[in-house]
Amino acid sequence: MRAAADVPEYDEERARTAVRELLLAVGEDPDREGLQETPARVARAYREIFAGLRQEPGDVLTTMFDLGHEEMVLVKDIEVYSTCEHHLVPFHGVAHVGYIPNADGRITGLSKLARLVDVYARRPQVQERLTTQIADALVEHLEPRGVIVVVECEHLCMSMRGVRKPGSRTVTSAVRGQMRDGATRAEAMSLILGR
Ligand SMILES: Nc1nc2c(ncn2[C@@H]2O[C@H](COP(=O)(O)OP(=O)(O)OP(=O)(O)O)[C@@H](O)[C@H]2O)c(=O)[nH]1
Ligand SMILES: [Zn+2]
Repeated sequence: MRAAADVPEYDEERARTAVRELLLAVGEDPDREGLQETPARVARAYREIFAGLRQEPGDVLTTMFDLGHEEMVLVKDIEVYSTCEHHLVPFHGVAHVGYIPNADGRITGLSKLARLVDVYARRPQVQERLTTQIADALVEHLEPRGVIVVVECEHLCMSMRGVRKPGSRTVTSAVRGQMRDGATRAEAMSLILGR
């Protein structure tokens, strides 16, 4: 995995050319009226969809407070839009991100947890890696006592093509530190499941 600093600048012209080629390959006429602007549009959209390649978790985990709060913090139902690296079609769903601050009570802004999800979702991804990267970034930057990340997504590569099983959801989790302890993990899971 390349570090953000080593990722070359986004090449919009190259993306435009590639999309035009793809349209030709599937048998479309990229010069017909409805498609003339499509390579440029897709190239702009891909800049946004893959913007996370040029971001590091440290870019978003900027705000830290010492509130002395040492109990669990959990943000549920963070919407996830990512792109399956096997088929380049979306997978989407929600992420639940929780942590137990360290003894200093060092916490971050709630929105930063959602921004962190986006840093890793806006890359060609697999759900397992997305899940562990979020957890490991929190461990590195917050040095918390524990972390839990649960991601639930529908993969369009399983719905709109291939095995064609719309509605199936894949659930992945990454649990670190004290969040692995039975009672703590059970508390986090009951908060995530809303019971
Ligand atoms: N583990 C994992 N697999 C994924 C993810 N996204 C897509 N896949 C799977 O990646 C696999 C790629 O399998 P291949 O056999 O190489 O590709 P394929 O012929 O298009 O496979 P089908 O989707 O079964 O038609 C498929 O089983 C997908 O369901 C993901 O996030 N995690
Ligand atoms: Zn796929």
